[in-house]
Amino acid sequence: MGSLLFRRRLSRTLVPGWSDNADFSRSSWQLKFGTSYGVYQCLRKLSSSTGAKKFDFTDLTRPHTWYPNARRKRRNVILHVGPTNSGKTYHALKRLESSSSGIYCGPLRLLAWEVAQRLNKAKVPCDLITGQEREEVDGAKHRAVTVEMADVTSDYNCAVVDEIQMLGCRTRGFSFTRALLGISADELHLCGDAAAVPLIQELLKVTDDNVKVQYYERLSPLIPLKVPLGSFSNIRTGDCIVTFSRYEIYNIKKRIENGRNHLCSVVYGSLPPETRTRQATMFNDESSDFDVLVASDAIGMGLNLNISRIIFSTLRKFDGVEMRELSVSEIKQIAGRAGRYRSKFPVGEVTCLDPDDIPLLLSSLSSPSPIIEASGTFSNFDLLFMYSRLHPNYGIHQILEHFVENAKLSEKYFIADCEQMLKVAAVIDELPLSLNDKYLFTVSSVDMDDDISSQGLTQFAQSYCKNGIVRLKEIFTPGTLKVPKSHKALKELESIHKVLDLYVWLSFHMEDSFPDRELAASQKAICSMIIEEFLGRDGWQKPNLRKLRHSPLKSLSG
Ligand SMILES: Nc1ncnc2c1ncn2[C@@H]1O[C@H](COP(=O)(O)OP(=O)(O)OP(=O)(O)O)[C@@H](O)[C@H]1O
Repeated sequence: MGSLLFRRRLSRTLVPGWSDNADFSRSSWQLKFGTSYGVYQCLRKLSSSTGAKKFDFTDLTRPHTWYPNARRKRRNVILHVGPTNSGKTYHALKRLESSSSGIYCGPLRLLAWEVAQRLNKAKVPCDLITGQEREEVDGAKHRAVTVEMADVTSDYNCAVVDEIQMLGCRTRGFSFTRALLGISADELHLCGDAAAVPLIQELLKVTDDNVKVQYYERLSPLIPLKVPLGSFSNIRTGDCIVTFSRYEIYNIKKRIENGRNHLCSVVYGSLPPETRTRQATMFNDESSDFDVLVASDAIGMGLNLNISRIIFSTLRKFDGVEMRELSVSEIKQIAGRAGRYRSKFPVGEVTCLDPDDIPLLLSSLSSPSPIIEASGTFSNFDLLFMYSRLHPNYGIHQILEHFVENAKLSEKYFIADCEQMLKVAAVIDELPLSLNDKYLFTVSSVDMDDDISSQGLTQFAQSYCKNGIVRLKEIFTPGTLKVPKSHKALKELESIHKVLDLYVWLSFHMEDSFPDRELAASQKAICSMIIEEFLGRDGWQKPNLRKLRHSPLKSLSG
């Protein structure tokens, strides 16, 4: 019973942006909408008067005031800044480990897993909480979470926010800002790039915290090479080739493996996280035949890799909007993965495939990262809900759109890019759902640019609307899943994994309506297993189809 209650509490308080200052004991009305006491009082006054029209719910100029718990403390904020591989996180985690209670917030599930594992191994019980996992450990006073799950309602002795420079990220920056302003901790350790220091100092001027900056130097050398790789025949053990399209990753893997001297592990964003870790482990393992890595910028964070040399196959990437050159910080972050301190290759090297790219590589590595000018922000559910009361005929798409257009911000903030949310909202608005249900679907982990994922979300929402309960098996109709035979089919399997991941996410936030979490989790594991089956063999294009045809995953497709 205790753990059930705990889970229920997590479900509400940890929905990103949901009732950051909520006190759920006040009334059933609040429980329903998850709105804070102050906001509730305010709304009561406004609902009976003409005051609503005067109150500007789009005023986001004072986001630090949204977190009364954190504002009750004078926090000691320590900024650990420096290049990659300089021991910033190491020192912050040492403090976390020795604290009486604490929270680690990282940008990736892989990082949260790693920290939870590390603390538990050091006999510091630590829960793991991400959008898709809740692993509660008896007696834990520590938590390792993904930054979107940062808890701003509890008090901690120590908190760590990793990769804090991501507060400038146009899509996820607002979650880092929320952690920065909202976590109530005596000590708040922020690890990241020095480019974020002036902005953080500026943002924290109004919070009355003590801010200290600790600078770090790289622990092992990184040597930029003036000579390009030239040809794939010059590849050697420990090399990592970086490219930015999935197609190119497999193309390069094939070209290297055709030379018959090396086998390649691969790492890219749409691979399931556990597959990424296993590919990395295989590459790191000296006894494995997979001695070369072909990867996207997904290696930039979260994986411990024994890389000797980084080779950029290109310095341009498509960022979802346009084809552009990599930024100085992106080049430094990726290049910095070579030569990890105390690893098999303590001295790192970096070069390019194309001689024309060498000047940009060298100049980027010797430049400081440009200063980050502004931090992301976004409305929480409370404000959106009240805004919706002023516009009762609006769907969530219109509310979000109007909100973003009309939001008032102070100079050091920008409003988050909510393009993905708007895409979900456009689909969800077709259905007769309450605003809070719509909000949940809208902030879910779906990738709307992936056809299968967006189709999955639509089916989940339709089924929820019709039956109030979503059974996993009813969603996967025959033909949704096919035995992978090609590059395209492998991609489809990755998308199916994303849909299952979405189901698990929804099951944590709308527990009673998504009861098949365990089934979804086990199907996810099978999906990754089949993907690894492809990647683990010599020549990914020739899978052992006989073995795959008997995969239990077929049961999903009816
Ligand atoms: N004092 C130390 N003693 C032992 N190992 C250390 C020490 N400092 C750092 N390391 C190890 O060196 C590696 C790099 O450290 P860490 O991850 O803290 O660097 P970072 O600056 O946070 O890098 P990044 O920005 O790339 O995440 C890690 O494997 C870490 O465990």
